[in-house]
Amino acid sequence: MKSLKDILFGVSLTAVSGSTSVSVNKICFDSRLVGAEDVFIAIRGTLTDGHKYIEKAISLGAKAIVCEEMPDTIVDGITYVEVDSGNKALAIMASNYYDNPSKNLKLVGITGTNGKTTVSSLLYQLFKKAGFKVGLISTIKIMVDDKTYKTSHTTPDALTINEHLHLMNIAGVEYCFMEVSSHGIHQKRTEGLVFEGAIFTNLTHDHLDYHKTFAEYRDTKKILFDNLPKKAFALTNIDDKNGLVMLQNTKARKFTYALKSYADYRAQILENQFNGQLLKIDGDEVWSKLIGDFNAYNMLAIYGAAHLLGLEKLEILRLLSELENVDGRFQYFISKERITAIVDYAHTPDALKNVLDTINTLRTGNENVITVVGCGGDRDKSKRPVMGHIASEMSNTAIFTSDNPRTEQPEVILEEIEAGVEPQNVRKILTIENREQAIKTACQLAQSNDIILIAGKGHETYQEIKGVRTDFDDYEIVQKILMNLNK
Ligand SMILES: CC(=O)N[C@H]1[C@@H](OP(=O)(O)OP(=O)(O)OC[C@H]2O[C@@H](n3ccc(=O)[nH]c3=O)[C@H](O)[C@@H]2O)O[C@H](CO)[C@@H](O)[C@@H]1O[C@H](C)C(=O)N[C@@H](C)C(=O)N[C@H](CCC(=O)O)C(=O)O
Ligand SMILES: Nc1ncnc2c1ncn2[C@@H]1O[C@H](COP(=O)(O)OP(=O)(O)OP(=O)(O)O)[C@@H](O)[C@H]1O
Repeated sequence: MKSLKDILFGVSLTAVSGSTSVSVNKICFDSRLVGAEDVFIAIRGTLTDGHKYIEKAISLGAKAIVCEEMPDTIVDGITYVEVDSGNKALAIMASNYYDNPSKNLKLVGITGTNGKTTVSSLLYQLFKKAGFKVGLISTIKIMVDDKTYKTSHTTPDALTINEHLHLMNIAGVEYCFMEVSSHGIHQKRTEGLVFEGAIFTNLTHDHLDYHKTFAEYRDTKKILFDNLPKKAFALTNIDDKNGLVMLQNTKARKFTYALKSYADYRAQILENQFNGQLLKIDGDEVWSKLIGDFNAYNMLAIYGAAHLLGLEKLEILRLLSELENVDGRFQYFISKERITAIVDYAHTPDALKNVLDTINTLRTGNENVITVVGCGGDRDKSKRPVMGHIASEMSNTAIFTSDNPRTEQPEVILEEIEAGVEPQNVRKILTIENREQAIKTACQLAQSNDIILIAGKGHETYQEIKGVRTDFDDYEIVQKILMNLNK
């Protein structure tokens, strides 16, 4: 049990009814999970309003309620606390409840449209290899040093974040690398966390269903930098036109990285091959197993961050060359017929273009590129025709298929993707709704030396259709089909 007064420390209260000098069991923001003596926080969400469930929470045993508006009926013996923002209160209370765990380790936030998982996962790998106890909060998984936890978000809710940071404290973790999504910032999931540094990778088209305008999306990302403390570092990619915008109002120490512009950390790509690339970072050559210009940026961000966190430059370079690719990011398989299948999580126009650019620069002859791609349902619709355009323009054949249609009609999503195809590319496209069938067709069409790109789902091991998730793993499926192919 914890004192409600202590948990509320730092939360700005606009009204109180009842006593805050009570003890509560745990914090809950979903009435369905409330237990005896909990404090329930009512959050105004995108689908419903937590204020509707206050009575339900009390009937299940809640002893205290935190809300943005006092309910009409006040129940005797229950403490009600009114706050400006339920989301902000949740984050500060979660941090207090777990004894402010972000203060006991070095927390680095990574934000940007693409590259968050790659940069955070590789920083985790690098610091592990350097001998530290490390934590990771990413789209793929949460790691408390060597222990893996499942996750359903890029940036989880504030309770989940602080609970895992607390576990990291117990395990003696010194550094934690955490993806910070724009949804996470907007919903204040990271409010109250003490960051040692923040990294900005890039900003392109995504999530315009949620943020409405690109400026709003950019300004949301910028909040991570605006809120950094003075002693923290802010490291941004200034080849991206928003790299300097992120630094505009921060109090933190400012650092930049770039391949093209003048910056604190600079790199050059000397050689690019299928199995790796040779980079020159700060004057020294280093071999990276991860290929493509975008990974040169990722390696440079990792180099800069590791240096700012105190590692020696030469040690960082040695460790960079040992880093392994992240699951579902340019993960490839070469069949006995020498057909190459690449599974990549590219699910934004920019990421798709980058991966196809990389594949095209690696082509040595007249091998064909066959792209299998779709777009998720219930998410930013405006990127669908753009991705249709890129896939059909940059591949010899583009097969449009389902990604995770979620609750949308798959055929409607496919029509929206097709709408971006220019008349001269129409003959290059096929539409096959069933993803396994689409992958199979790509394998049947491919000849020796051809390259198949399966984009959009990367590491995911399920497909969500009409709200139901079934097992589905792009890499496993393409590998099986190619191994059983009789050409
Ligand atoms: C749009 C969005 O981000 N929604 C998130 C939000 O839920 P919401 O606002 O829809 O909540 P709601 O369903 O309206 O409910 C409002 C409140 O009432 C409560 N409630 C509801 C029903 C009930 O019976 N009782 C009850 O108390 C809910 O627990 C909630 O506190 O808050 C929830 C709790 O933190 C999140 O799980 C949920 O993420 C949904 C599932 C989601 O899909 N989010 C995605 C878009 C997301 O966050 N993605 C980003 C970025 C990924 C990327 O970069 O690609 C991420 O960080 O993962
Ligand atoms: N620095 C980068 N710039 C542009 N594209 C990148 C970069 N790094 C990775 N990508 C591409 O974007 C895809 C997604 O990469 P990654 O998972 O690291 O991004 P993310 O920001 O974590 O995305 P999400 O938040 O949706 O999980 C990769 O599979 C690759 O195609």
